[in-house]
Amino acid sequence: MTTQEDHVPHPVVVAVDGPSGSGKSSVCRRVAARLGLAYLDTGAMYRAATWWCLENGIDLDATDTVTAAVERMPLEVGVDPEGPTFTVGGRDVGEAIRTAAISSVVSRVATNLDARADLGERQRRIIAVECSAEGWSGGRGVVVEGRDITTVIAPDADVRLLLTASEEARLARRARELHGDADAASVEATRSHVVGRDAQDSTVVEFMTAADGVVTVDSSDLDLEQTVEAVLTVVARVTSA
Ligand SMILES: Nc1ncnc2c1ncn2[C@@H]1O[C@H](COP(=O)(O)OP(=O)(O)O)[C@@H](O)[C@H]1O
Ligand SMILES: Nc1ccn([C@H]2C[C@H](O)[C@@H](COP(=O)(O)OP(=O)(O)O)O2)c(=O)n1
Repeated sequence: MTTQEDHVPHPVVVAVDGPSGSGKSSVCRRVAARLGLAYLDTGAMYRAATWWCLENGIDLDATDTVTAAVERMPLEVGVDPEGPTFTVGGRDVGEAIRTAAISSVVSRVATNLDARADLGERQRRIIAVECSAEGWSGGRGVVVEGRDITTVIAPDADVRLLLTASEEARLARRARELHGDADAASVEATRSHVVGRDAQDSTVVEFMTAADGVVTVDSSDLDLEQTVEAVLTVVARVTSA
């Protein structure tokens, strides 16, 4: 694999937002690996927080109890793009946080503003560490993806990107991922996971349109590798400007 790390000034922070199924996780992991940067999946932190609340028998409608639980969650995040890890109290939750049971309720934690503040602080700390010699990346920097990274968490990031794709493309991708194909029944079965969750999440953060200074990459008609190349092109252009 070609590495392009020597062409980008360091430390560098690449912030990427976008709706469900736009390709953030798969594209950002590859971009981070190609650039020798750390990779932070903030959606997985919301998933871990949701897992932790359920594990502790907490009613997700009890907003203050959820906030208190999230604040004491012993989460550790591994930022190697070749194998990101999420550990809560020493337990590897990498698989547990991807279940349909978590996907269907994660928005209830993600729309809790105090829980967002706590997770946001943790995200800022990870970004700061990755821009220092103590970080996994040795100070090279980090690719961070989520819903509010370009606007709230790292509005001063060197590169700010909105990764979009048509609703049709996003539904087809998720249907293939969850059901193995993208026929009409699979797409319908996927709709609430994609469109419904985005509608819920959009009540607290804006990730469907690019904020000022944020570059949009539309992946509707691109395959994964083409999307990675498109993002790398933006990173190279913005950091050399
Ligand atoms: N440009 C693309 N073309 C085709 N499939 C893609 C593309 N980007 C991502 N995918 C696939 O779509 C699915 C959803 O992508 P994912 O990275 O999980 O999106 P997000 O993190 O934005 O929700 C995955 O199965 C992924 O491999
Ligand atoms: N910075 C972020 C990241 C994710 N979220 C929310 C949005 C989603 O409902 C959950 C999980 O995010 P994730 O990126 O894993 O979602 P997908 O399944 O990839 O669509 O967290 C958020 O509100 N803010």
